[in-house]
Amino acid sequence: MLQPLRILFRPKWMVSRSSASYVSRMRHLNKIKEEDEACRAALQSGNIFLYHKLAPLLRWTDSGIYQLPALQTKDVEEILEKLGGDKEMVKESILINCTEQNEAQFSFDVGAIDQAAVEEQCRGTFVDLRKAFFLLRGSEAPLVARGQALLRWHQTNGFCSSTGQPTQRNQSGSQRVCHSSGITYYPKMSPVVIVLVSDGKRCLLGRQSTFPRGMYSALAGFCDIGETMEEALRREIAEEVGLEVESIQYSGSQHWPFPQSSFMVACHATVNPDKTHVSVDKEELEDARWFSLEEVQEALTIKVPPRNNKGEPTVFWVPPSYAIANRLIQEWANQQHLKS
Ligand SMILES: NC(=O)c1ccc[n+]([C@@H]2O[C@H](COP(=O)([O-])OP(=O)(O)OC[C@H]3O[C@@H](n4cnc5c(N)ncnc54)[C@H](O)[C@@H]3O)[C@@H](O)[C@H]2O)c1
Ligand SMILES: [Mg+2]
Repeated sequence: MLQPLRILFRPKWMVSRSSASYVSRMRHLNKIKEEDEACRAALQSGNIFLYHKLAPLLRWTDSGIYQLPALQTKDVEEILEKLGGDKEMVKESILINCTEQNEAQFSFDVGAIDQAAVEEQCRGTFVDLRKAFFLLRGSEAPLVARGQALLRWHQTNGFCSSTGQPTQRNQSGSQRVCHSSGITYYPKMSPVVIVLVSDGKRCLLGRQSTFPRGMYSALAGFCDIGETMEEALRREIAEEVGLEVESIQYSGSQHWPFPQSSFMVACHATVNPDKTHVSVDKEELEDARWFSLEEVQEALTIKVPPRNNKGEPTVFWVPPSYAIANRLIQEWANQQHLKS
């Protein structure tokens, strides 16, 4: 019998902020998302994160870490004019979020403007998002991913799929409308389940042939239309490794920008310890196997895997801490410790 969902942890945001300030912030954010005039006003005093061909601008700081520089709107206008662009382009910025001080945060892609010239003006570097995820700390990584996901969605949804006519965005960028058909389009994420299967003593990890060498992760799969998350999870595990899941526990979720926006729902699951034979679907996975607590602990300590002279990792390692797979593996290892 599948167990009902159970929240295993209380995220910080559930406990650390006073509800009044959180409520007023969310209402403010909703207003600027929905009302064009309010959004234009918020842009005047807001923060802008720059991208070039969807690569975010990062800045190396005196304290020895990379940061996501937040530019003021007037600074971006000045840079655009200086580099031969039109300062009105800044109005194409997309609303991402707002700070605890209620300052709106936007993402803006500099498009055809010379990359090196913008980097020089901003004292920063445009970095591929996968690398930026590694370099940024705390809440900056999900923020930069969200900004990129929204920019990408606008860049690829310029036309109505029903009429072929151009779609028009609202000021915040929370939607696009085809005025010919009346259809409103909203940014999309594909739901994905990611699951760490355990037989009580070991956990099951798999790898696709496209993963970097030696890296194994929790198993994942896209939900089919009409499926519940539990159904998708049971189906994916049956399809990919031929096992039947007995219980499921919800752990957390994450927006995952690669290669397109997915909404990752992360769970722990168990199988009957007498029914652990793995039969890998080789179309989906290169390998999947059971790992002991000792092997997993060792892998969790590896931040950057050692590499051979071809630059390939030489050991078993797991996804980095920004991936929710890492959190599932860490949680499993902690639970095994508590049991022993
Ligand atoms: N954040 C993490 O920790 C983490 C870890 C592992 C995987 N992931 C992500 O999970 C996602 C799904 O994992 P998977 O590749 O094993 O899925 P999967 O097992 O469902 O296999 C992928 C295949 O599903 C099909 N598919 C069905 N719906 C799709 C859709 N909406 N978009 C793309 N393909 C679709 C395609 O044929 C594709 O080749 C991947 O995007 C991967 O990047 C994230
Ligand atoms: Mg899969």
